[in-house]
Amino acid sequence: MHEHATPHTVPPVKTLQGTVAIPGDKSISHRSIMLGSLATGITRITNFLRGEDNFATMNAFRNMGVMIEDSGSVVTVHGVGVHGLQEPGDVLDCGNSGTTIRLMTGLLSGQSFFSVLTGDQYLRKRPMKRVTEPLRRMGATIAGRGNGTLAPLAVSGGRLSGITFQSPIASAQVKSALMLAGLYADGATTISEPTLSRDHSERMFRFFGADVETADTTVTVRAGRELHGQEIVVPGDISSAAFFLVAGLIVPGAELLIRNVGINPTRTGVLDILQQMGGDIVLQDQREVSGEPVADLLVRHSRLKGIEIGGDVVPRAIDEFPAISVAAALAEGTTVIKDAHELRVKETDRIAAMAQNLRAIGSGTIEESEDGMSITGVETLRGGSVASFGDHRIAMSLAIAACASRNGVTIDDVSCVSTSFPGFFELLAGVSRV
Ligand SMILES: O=C(O)C1=C[C@@H](OP(=O)(O)O)[C@@H](O)[C@H](O)C1
Ligand SMILES: C=C(OP(=O)(O)O)C(=O)O
Repeated sequence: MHEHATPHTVPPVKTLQGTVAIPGDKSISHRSIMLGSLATGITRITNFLRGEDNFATMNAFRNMGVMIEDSGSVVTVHGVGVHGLQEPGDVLDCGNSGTTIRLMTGLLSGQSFFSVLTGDQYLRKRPMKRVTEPLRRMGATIAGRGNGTLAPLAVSGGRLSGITFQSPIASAQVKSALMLAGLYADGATTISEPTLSRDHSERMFRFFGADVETADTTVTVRAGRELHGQEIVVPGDISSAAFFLVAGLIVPGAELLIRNVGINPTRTGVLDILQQMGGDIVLQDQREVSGEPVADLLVRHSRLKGIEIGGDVVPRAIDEFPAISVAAALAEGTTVIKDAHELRVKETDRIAAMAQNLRAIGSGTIEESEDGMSITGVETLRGGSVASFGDHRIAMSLAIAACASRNGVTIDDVSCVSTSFPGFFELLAGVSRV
């Protein structure tokens, strides 16, 4: 997707002060386009994340005949109903977005037409069997490289039957793909996961009027109900807030108020982890918006200590580990991360990428394991040159490490940042005191 690398140097800062408004949640923005398209009537979305991943989802639905207007501040989806999508005339390009391709594979499995999904060089390396295998069990016909384990994927939709699926991994993308297929299946589609992954699909299915039942880590969807267009206000993305949380903790004298952050309990692992490390983070003005809890987060520079991280908190913080590893690199003692094998199959191998980059900027000892890493903290990071590996979360994590470094950090390519956080560098510069 990004043919030209954009290198960028982030200088050290004296401190960080001020207020940051976080852009909309990526997961919720994807789902609002999807369910808005499948509803009857109009869905109006405010604070939609204007990231490339979400535009990939928007374009896919436009290519299936859905009229979607974008005024810049409000996205208006003219829903076509559960059975109203049309065959796309071309390949659907999901760009860098795992959420788009996996959820769409589920949705397209239930359509009575042919479609092909692909993405950029990173997405075409990510595992797809986790969705294609259970969808085939529901009756879907899916072809693809490596017998349907890698994109491009070709889906010949058709009649589906509900299944009971025990997912071996806690993955909201797997769960949501099957939930969307369940809207077209005969009988009930039930998905259980080892621990609860983000539940935005469950909440939004319910919000639009779908037949969905939840109990612990199990969700059941049944077809047959009409979905109704809604007004959606997307909360700020806690995964984006995480960079400012860690920056606020590691930069001496820092104090940041991060406004309008979604604090859905299936997403707040990063708060639990950083607070356990000794981080001073206070939740203010807790409220509910479009069925999702929201708060403002006040973060102040703190002395951090190393901790052990594993188990149920891992899926609740899965995208925040690159940022958490920066906090660990500046904490007293050793932080051990385990049960996080999923980090190896994101936009890049996030364990290997952070280990290499933290070493390159002068961290303490780092040891990789199959499902995590251990990081021994240092007083200050030196800085230096690092590689983003085309992964937005790696690029932004190193940008905040730079703020607390002696010499600054040069990142080889930051074009990937616009997949999830357009305006990140401007927001960071806005609160930086140099
Ligand atoms: O469903 C979603 O919106 C997402 C689920 C997670 O992926 P997995 O389901 O692969 O854990 C997460 O990493 C991704 O950024 C967004
Ligand atoms: C893993 C991520 O997203 P996706 O799987 O949608 O590409 C992410 O945003 O960190």
